[in-house]
Amino acid sequence: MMGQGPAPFLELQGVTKRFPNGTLALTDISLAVGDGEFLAIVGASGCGKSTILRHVAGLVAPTAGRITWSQPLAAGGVGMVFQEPTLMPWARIRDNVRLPLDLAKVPRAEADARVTALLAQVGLADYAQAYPRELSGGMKMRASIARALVTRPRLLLMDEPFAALDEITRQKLNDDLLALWREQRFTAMFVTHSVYEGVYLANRAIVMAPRPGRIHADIPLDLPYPRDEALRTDARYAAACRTVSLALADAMRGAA
Ligand SMILES: Nc1ncnc2c1ncn2[C@@H]1O[C@H](COP(=O)(O)OP(=O)(O)OP(=O)(O)O)[C@@H](O)[C@H]1O
Repeated sequence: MMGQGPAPFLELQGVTKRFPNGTLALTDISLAVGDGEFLAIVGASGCGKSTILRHVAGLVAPTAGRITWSQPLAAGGVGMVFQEPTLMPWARIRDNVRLPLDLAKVPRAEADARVTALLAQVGLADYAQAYPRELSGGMKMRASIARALVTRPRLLLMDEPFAALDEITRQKLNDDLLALWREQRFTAMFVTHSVYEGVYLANRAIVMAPRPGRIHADIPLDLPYPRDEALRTDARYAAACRTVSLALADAMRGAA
């Protein structure tokens, strides 16, 4: 898959996960992720998308198989964003975003400078002093993305981050996320139920099949970047969405 090029940034080799209750969540997942790729992981509920991310984050260990990295990651090398923004309600936005730097004992002045710059990038410069309850859902998600990126991770793991947002806010966040990715060049693994969102963002779609969770298709998405609203009405975008949708339907048929 990766040819004779450089070693993949991250590789899952035959990863299988059986939880203690007997559930076989993943079976024989082999996936090489290149440095700077933007992967969309799509699949029906329960096919193991979150479990893949949790393995990559080191939150769970595989029952069999292994995960290898081209080089060891520094502290803060992996950022995570979930569907719930999980901000600390009692802390101001700037303190929420600075938390990973405080944990990494980054000097305060440097940490504050990084937080200020990142809040500006995600459009929250005017809300640094606000509390999470004063922010809309989309703004809370922006804060959550800023917190995940403040350590300058090489890898950003996102699990249905925009699912709870309205369509317009979601599209705006898609665009802003792409801008951050193009600027910071992190590798991204983005779990979504939406084929349209996955194709809009990613340069590669992993389609999963359920029971047990496995990779059904690995589809390159060759649409050019930068991507913007014009892409949504582009025939190539429609064609790519159709390819991924058909693979998804096929994955479900196999499972039925
Ligand atoms: N800690 C756990 N213990 C037991 N079973 C688990 C655990 N975590 C996940 N599972 C099971 O593993 C399977 C895969 O779950 P996972 O959450 O990875 O799927 P998913 O594709 O992310 O689903 P969704 O789209 O609904 O979030 C499911 O059957 C789930 O019930």
